[in-house]
Amino acid sequence: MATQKLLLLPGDGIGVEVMAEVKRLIAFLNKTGLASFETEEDLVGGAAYDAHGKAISEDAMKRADQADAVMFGAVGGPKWADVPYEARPEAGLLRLRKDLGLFANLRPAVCYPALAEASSLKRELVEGLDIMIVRELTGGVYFGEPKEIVTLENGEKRAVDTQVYTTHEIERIARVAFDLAKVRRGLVHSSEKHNVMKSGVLWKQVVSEVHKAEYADVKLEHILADNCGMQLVRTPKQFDVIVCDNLFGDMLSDVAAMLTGSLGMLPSAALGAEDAKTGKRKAMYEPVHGSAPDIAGKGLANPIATLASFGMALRYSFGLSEAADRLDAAISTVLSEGLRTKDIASAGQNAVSTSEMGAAVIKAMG
Ligand SMILES: NC(=O)C1=CN([C@@H]2O[C@H](COP(=O)(O)OP(=O)(O)OC[C@H]3O[C@@H](n4cnc5c(N)ncnc54)[C@H](O)[C@@H]3O)[C@@H](O)[C@H]2O)C=CC1
Ligand SMILES: CC(C)CC(=O)C(=O)O
Ligand SMILES: [Mg+2]
Repeated sequence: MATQKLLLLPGDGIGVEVMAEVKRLIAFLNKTGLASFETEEDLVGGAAYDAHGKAISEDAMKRADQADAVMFGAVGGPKWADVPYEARPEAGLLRLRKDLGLFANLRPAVCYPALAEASSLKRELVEGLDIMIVRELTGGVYFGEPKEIVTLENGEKRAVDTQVYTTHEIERIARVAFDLAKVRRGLVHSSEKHNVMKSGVLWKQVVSEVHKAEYADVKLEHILADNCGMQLVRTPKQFDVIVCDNLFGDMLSDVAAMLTGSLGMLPSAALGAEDAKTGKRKAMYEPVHGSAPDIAGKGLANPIATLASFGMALRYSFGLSEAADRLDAAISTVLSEGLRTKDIASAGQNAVSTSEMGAAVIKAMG
């Protein structure tokens, strides 16, 4: 089995705690021969700022570029509230996404049968839920220029963020969504706000054109993003694939997380374009959640989002579907057996720690 190079970037807060469980999983996979990983580790976010004065070092960027895949934990926290904007922890994550060209963010929201009670919605609304949010990840308002705060002549301040999308950026993310729908239930909801945003007008038009020209076998629905948020908590099972811009995807995926029981359950894959010569694509895998300063350092974090993100790496970057299936089954098993971290425990139910959950998942892999 060829050895694969994996860069681990735990980051800050619970990022470090959940990544510790991925490290244990990697050790298990290497030991049992299910995989052969060579790992490197580096700093990102506040940890990198403390060490280097920037949210990611050039050396770490180079390692990320050279790795077969990157596993990312989470960044940020109140400790870095006053660092310069360009050096804030989140800038390290945005740079990784942008410089590695990771334009397609796949955020699956799946409700495990055992967790239907943990959702904030009624069991019948979420049982069997399986939604794929496809978020555009390298464009839109998080990256558009100008992005500034200027002082006006009257002394007042004016803040500007700019939402920019080109035809090419919309076309390629639309194709990712349609391709996924083809092997799922054949339905794409494209979510934007064409009623108030020019970028929404272009988004709707381009997605429609790609659909008409290339994907007549997939059903396309357009939905305004505010309504999409409402429909997600009204009748979530109406959705199969949702494709949207960077900002709406960020928000809608946090909403979708609660349908599955907790933000601590939602994994993601950030993928680049396929290299025409090698067929490979750059990729970074990360939980949808952040560094959760409110629970960091207490062993309370749910590691499943990060373990499942690693599962996506096994599938998408390494073609190790047997190991990925075993991991998915192990997560399902421990949840069916009633194991719960605090975020998914019901009132009065005993909760296990981050490392107890990680150990149980690995044990269930046999
Ligand atoms: N990918 C990343 O690195 C992200 C970083 N952030 C950063 O993280 C920091 C905190 O942001 P928040 O708005 O609090 O969002 P957050 O996602 O860190 O936490 C939101 C809520 O969900 C809970 N939560 C999150 N992950 C959990 C897990 N695995 N297990 C149990 N509970 C979990 C937290 O305790 C908190 O109550 C900020 O600095 C923010 O910029 C936020 C989102 C993503
Ligand atoms: C730095 C933020 C854009 C991270 C975030 O909230 C996310 O990607 O979900
Ligand atoms: Mg987010």
